[in-house]
Amino acid sequence: MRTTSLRVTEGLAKRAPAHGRASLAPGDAERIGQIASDALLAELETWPKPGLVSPFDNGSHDDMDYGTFLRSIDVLRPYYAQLAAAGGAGADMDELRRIGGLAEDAMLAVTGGVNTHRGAIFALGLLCAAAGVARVERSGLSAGRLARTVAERWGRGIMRGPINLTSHGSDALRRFGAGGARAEAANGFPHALRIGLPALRAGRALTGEEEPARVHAFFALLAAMDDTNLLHRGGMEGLRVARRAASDFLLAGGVGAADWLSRATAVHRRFVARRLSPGGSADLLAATIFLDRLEKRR
Ligand SMILES: CC(C)(COP(=O)(O)OP(=O)(O)OC[C@H]1O[C@@H](n2cnc3c(N)ncnc32)[C@H](O)[C@@H]1O)[C@@H](O)C(=O)NCCC(=O)NCCS
Ligand SMILES: Nc1ncnc2c1ncn2[C@@H]1O[C@H](COP(=O)(O)OP(=O)(O)OP(=O)(O)O)[C@@H](O)[C@H]1O
Repeated sequence: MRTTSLRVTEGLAKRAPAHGRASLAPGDAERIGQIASDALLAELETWPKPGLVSPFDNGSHDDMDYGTFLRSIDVLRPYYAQLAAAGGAGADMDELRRIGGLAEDAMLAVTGGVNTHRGAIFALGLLCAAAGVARVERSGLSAGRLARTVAERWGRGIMRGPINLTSHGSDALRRFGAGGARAEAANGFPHALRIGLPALRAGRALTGEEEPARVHAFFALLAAMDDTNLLHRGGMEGLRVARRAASDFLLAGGVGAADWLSRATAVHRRFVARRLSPGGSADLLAATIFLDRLEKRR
């Protein structure tokens, strides 16, 4: 793993001057990459997240487990750093897509071809690139600014494509009109900003603890999003059932209720019984955690 990290970072150092612009201070890109992969780890370890993989079980998945996700997180760290450096060097969407593609190849190589983090490479990768821009411009690392940077700099490039016409996401767009990961990023991550972050902070205020706060944020995102993974596995009915279960959990007080853990675990079992898996909500939980942690470092 260490060899891979070094190789990718060396590539980064060689490529940065090609953009002909000021670059990040030494270590900045690596720090941003570390925060991104830590956010993925925090998402993975959060329990319960209905239908998803965690240290306790594989949720609704039989082709991946906790170990598969750990390997994927480890291999992605230097690519996130590379995306931060590219953002700081003024990269356009084509360049970010190129690095994102290499990250996907590296993920597939360590997972035996299983898609663990495709959406997370995209969402967190763009936010890392925006953090790179913010460091070079010394404009601060507020969540709102980073999300706006993604929309303003790369929003058009994201929507213009190229688009994989055979992906589950494009199938969800054709069948249900759901914009999925692309629309969320191009619009400046409205769910992470307006739902995930406030819910994370509300969960903290309710419990004084980090893991329940992340569970609270996860359920809030699940209740509000059109998660194309849910649409793919369960159609419109699957999405409706999942969102309803999440809003019922929140209406009962979320993690502020004394029995929150058994309620959330019961929702997890119901999702597993129906093979539902809200992977998009997991990605936006990771994006929320990343934005929250970066903002604290301002
Ligand atoms: C845009 C991406 C996510 C592909 O999207 P598409 O919808 O076609 O594919 P797919 O069905 O695999 O969905 C991708 C993932 O998005 C996540 N997701 C689902 N719904 C949502 C949502 N509402 N909001 C955010 N993320 C979501 C899920 O994790 C899902 O697995 C991306 O993988 C891509 O285009 N990659 C190419 C490389 C690239 O552009 N990288 C960007 C540089 S960082
Ligand atoms: N902790 C997690 N557990 C499970 N999935 C997660 C987790 N975190 C993120 N995800 C996301 O969920 C997606 C995987 O879901 P899924 O297996 O439904 O997708 P798929 O492989 O494209 O389709 P399928 O397996 O239904 O044919 C990944 O893209 C990943 O981004």
